[in-house]
Amino acid sequence: MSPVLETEDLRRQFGRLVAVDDVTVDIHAGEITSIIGPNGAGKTTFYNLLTGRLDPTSGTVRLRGRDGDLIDVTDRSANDIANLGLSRGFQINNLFEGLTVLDNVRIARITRENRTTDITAITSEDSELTDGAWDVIELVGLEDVAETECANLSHGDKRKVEIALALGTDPSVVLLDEPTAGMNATETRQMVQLIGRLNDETDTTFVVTEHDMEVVVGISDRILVLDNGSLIADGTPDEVLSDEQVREAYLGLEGDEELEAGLGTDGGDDGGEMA
Ligand SMILES: Nc1ncnc2c1ncn2[C@@H]1O[C@H](COP(=O)(O)OP(=O)(O)OP(=O)(O)O)[C@@H](O)[C@H]1O
Repeated sequence: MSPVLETEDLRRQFGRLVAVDDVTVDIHAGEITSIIGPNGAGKTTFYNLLTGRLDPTSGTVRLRGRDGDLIDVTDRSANDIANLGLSRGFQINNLFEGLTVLDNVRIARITRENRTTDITAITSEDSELTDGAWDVIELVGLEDVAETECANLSHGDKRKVEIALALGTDPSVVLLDEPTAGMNATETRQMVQLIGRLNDETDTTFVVTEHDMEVVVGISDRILVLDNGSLIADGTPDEVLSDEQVREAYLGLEGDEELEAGLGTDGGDDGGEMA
């Protein structure tokens, strides 16, 4: 399986605290990879290193560019890395609440075309821009609320818009931060199905952090486990969840105890959370 994103001995210290400790990993093209670990394990710091929001203390990040070559992006800016095809799910608080879903996605398309100074295009009759935005809206299943102002959307639909904005930039890799956080059981199930469908129907590779273990198991081709900044496990859900170190460190299980005891049963805020 070819890597679309890889790190080599990636390290980030804050003073003497090692938040990410020489992590070497490759993310396979077309897969859904979850990164899990308890609070403070280094997940956010790792994401910030991948997206160029933080500089590493040492080590390397490489991203497969649109021309197929692996590019060293370690010292590139966050904008450069986004333009090369790595998109981080926009956070809900980054939505333009007073604009419709369609206009928000049109803005994402504008940034994709590197027309960030051409924000006036949002009020124009640019049919190519609008058609591209509609394609994304249909892909994510937001047609019914396309003309709704984001402020009036349900929490679940706002999280879908975040994904639509990320996809709007035509990325090769999308990083999602806890895509089911704050969702009820029905919304959680729909989000898991949506990410799986998007992964099937597009070439997009997804990297997801998630605390809900039922979601992680349901969604992932592969799971990476961070603990104190170190990568302690890397494998399929079955492999990772039967790993003694993972079971003891996070699931609080020993020996033959049932795996299900460490998993949530309703996708909600229960014992299935890692942290
Ligand atoms: N800017 C910073 N300055 C100092 N220490 C930091 C900074 N950012 C993170 N840390 C520390 O680095 C470690 C890893 O934090 P990080 O936020 O990456 O973990 P996390 O796995 O994302 O945790 P959570 O699940 O709670 O979001 C923690 O000990 C944290 O306190």
